[in-house]
Amino acid sequence: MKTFINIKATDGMWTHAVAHWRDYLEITKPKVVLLLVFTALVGMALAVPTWLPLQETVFGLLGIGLASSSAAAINHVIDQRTDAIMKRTENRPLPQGALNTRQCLTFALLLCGIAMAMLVLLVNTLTAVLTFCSLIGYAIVYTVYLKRATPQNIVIGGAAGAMPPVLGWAAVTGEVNAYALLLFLIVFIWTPPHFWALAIHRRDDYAKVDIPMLPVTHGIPFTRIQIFLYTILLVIITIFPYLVRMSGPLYLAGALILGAMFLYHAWKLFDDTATKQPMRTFVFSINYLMWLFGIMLVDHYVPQVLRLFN
Ligand code: HEM
Ligand SMILES: CC(C)=CCC/C(C)=C/CC/C(C)=C/COP(=O)(O)OP(=O)(O)O
Repeated sequence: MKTFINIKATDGMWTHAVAHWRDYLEITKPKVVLLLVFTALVGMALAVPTWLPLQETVFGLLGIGLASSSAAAINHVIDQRTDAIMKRTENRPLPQGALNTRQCLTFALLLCGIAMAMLVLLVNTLTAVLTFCSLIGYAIVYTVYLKRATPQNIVIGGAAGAMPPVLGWAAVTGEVNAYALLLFLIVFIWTPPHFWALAIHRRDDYAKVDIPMLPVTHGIPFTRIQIFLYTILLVIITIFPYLVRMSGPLYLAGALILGAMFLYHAWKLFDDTATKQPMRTFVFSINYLMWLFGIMLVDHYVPQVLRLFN
C-alpha cells in the first residue's frame, strides 16, 4: 500500500515537472546564467597556461551554473509580490500562479544541493565555499536586504554576479590571486552601467513598488552621469589585463574598440529625445561583456594554437 502511494506521488511530481518545465527554466534566468557561466569559463582558461583539466572544467561550470540558477529561483520566490506589480515582471511563473513558493523552493534547494555536491566532490572545497557565498550574497543579501535598502543596492550586490570568473579560476587552480580579482573587478564595474540603463527605462515600475533604484531616488539626469563615470572607469580597468600581461595586443584592441562603443552608448543617454536609448544601452552592455570576455578567450588561445602548427 505504502509503495503504491509513493509511486503515485512520484508519478504526480514527474507529471508536474514535465508540464511546467518551461516555468522552472524561466525562474533560473537562463540567459543571465549562460553569460555568468561563460565568464567562469574565461576565468578558468586564463588561470592555466595550457589546456584545461577536463573534470574540474566540466563539473566546475555545471556547479557554478546550477548554483546561479538556484540563486535566481530563490530571487523569484522572494520578489514575487513586487514582481506581480511591476509591468516587466508581472508575467513571471510565481505571480501568474503557474508555480507556487513550495515548488520553487524545493527546486532551488535541489539545484543548490546538486551544485554543492558536484563542487565539493569533483572540483574543490574552495570553489564550493566561494560559490555558496555568492549564492547567499545574491539570493539573500541583495534580494532580501540591499535591494530594498539603498540605491547602492546593485553596486554592492553586483559583487555576487562578478564572482564567476573567480570561481572558475579557483576551480582549476585551487586558489585565488590578483589576476582573478582583476576579472572580478571588470564585471563589478560593468554592473552599474548594465543595470542603471535598464532602470532608467523602468523607473516608474520601481517607483510603484518603492524599490530605491538610483533613477527613483536621485533622478534620471544623476543616473546618466553615474553611468557615464562608471563606463569611463570600466574602460580604464579593462586596459589592465594587457598592462599586467595577462592578455595580449589582440585583447587590448578589442577592449578599446568595445570601450569606445560603450562610451558612445553611455553618452547618447544624455539625449532626451532618444527615448529608445536606455534599452539600447542596456542591450549593448550585455553584448559588450560577452565580446570582451570572448576576445580575452581568443587572445589567450591564439598563441597556443599557433604553437601547435609550429
Ligand atoms: C546586481 C547585479 C545585476 C543586476 C541588478 C542585473 C539586472 C538585470 C535585470 C533587471 C535584467 C532583466 C531585464 C529584463 O527582464 O528584460 C537583466 C538582464 C540580463 N542580465 Fe543582468 N543584472 C546584474 C548582473 C548581471 C551579471 C553579473 C550578468 C552576467 C555576467 C548579467 C547578465 C544579464 C543578461 C545576459 C541579461 C539578459 C537576460 C534576458 O534577456 O533574458 N547581469 N539584468
Ligand atoms: C552563485 C552565483 C554566482 C550567484 C549569482 C547569481 C546571479 C543569478 C546573479 C545575477 C544578478 C541578477 C540577474 C540580478 C538581477 O536581480 P533583480 O532581482 O534586480 O532583477 P529582476 O527584477 O529581473 O528579478
